[in-house]
Amino acid sequence: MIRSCLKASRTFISHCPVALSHDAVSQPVLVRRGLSMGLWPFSASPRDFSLPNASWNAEMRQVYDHYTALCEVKTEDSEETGPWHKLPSYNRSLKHAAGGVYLSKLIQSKARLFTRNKKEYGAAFEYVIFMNKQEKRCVCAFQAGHLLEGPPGHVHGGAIATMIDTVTGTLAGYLVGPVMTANLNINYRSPIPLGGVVLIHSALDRLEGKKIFVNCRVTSTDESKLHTEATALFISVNMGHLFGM
Ligand SMILES: CCCCCCCCCCCCCC(=O)SCCNC(=O)CCNC(=O)[C@H](O)C(C)(C)COP(=O)(O)OP(=O)(O)OC[C@H]1O[C@@H](n2cnc3c(N)ncnc32)[C@H](O)[C@@H]1OP(=O)(O)O
Repeated sequence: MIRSCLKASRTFISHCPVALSHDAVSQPVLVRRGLSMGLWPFSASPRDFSLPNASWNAEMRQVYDHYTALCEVKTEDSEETGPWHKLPSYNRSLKHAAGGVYLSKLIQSKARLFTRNKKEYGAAFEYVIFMNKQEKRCVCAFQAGHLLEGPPGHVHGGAIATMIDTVTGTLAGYLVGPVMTANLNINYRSPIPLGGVVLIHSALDRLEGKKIFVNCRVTSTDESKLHTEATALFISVNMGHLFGM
């Protein structure tokens, strides 16, 4: 079933008159027929969960502004490329990948990305990832919401592990394509206060065939305090493996 759906989706993409981009996926018919979206009363744009919202505190905004200023800027006239690139973040990435809108209906249609499954702003995982492809590293600003409590007033170790897996996995996936976590080693050095903002730094250590070794450090935003250290191993997989085939 899934195999034939993947095939159908590939066929669909190859016959599609426009490349399926985020916009094209979310607004396919109207965009292809050249109609103005201004007349359409419904917004079909996917929500980018990594954009600033009212729950972000000043420190989170400050980090966001700092890295945004270092990002590539493209205008109609010129293209200035900064070393950093802000990644968008959706609650079902499959839906917004080329042809994935159909797959996302067939495969666990109610599934949502673990870290993006709360609609309430600020309750759980608020984060944004900035990628530096040249240096094969990324930085994530993470503000931990009140639903992530472990020890009283502090962030649950499992929530920290989730964010480390997410950030290191995003880096590995960005650099080499689809991956799965094979191993995660974490040392918790000092607790993270709930509501606080930390930076999650991740960098590629080395590539060995299908194996991607990545390191990670969770620090205060001024980097003076180390909260957590980790190493992770990811394995390159084909799309079939991701879908359990
Ligand atoms: C595209 C969607 C984008 C989404 C964006 C949202 C961002 C969110 C990001 C969230 C990210 C969240 C991500 C998640 O949460 S992923 C979910 C959690 N992870 C899993 O469920 C993975 C389950 N395991 C497997 O599927 C397989 O075992 C994998 C794929 C990992 C390996 O497969 P397989 O077993 O068939 O491997 P191989 O035989 O080809 O071996 C290859 C090499 O690897 C070495 N090896 C293997 N395992 C280990 C190990 N444990 N320690 C040390 N080494 C290991 C092995 O010795 C060999 O080495 P060598 O002999 O070549 O030297």
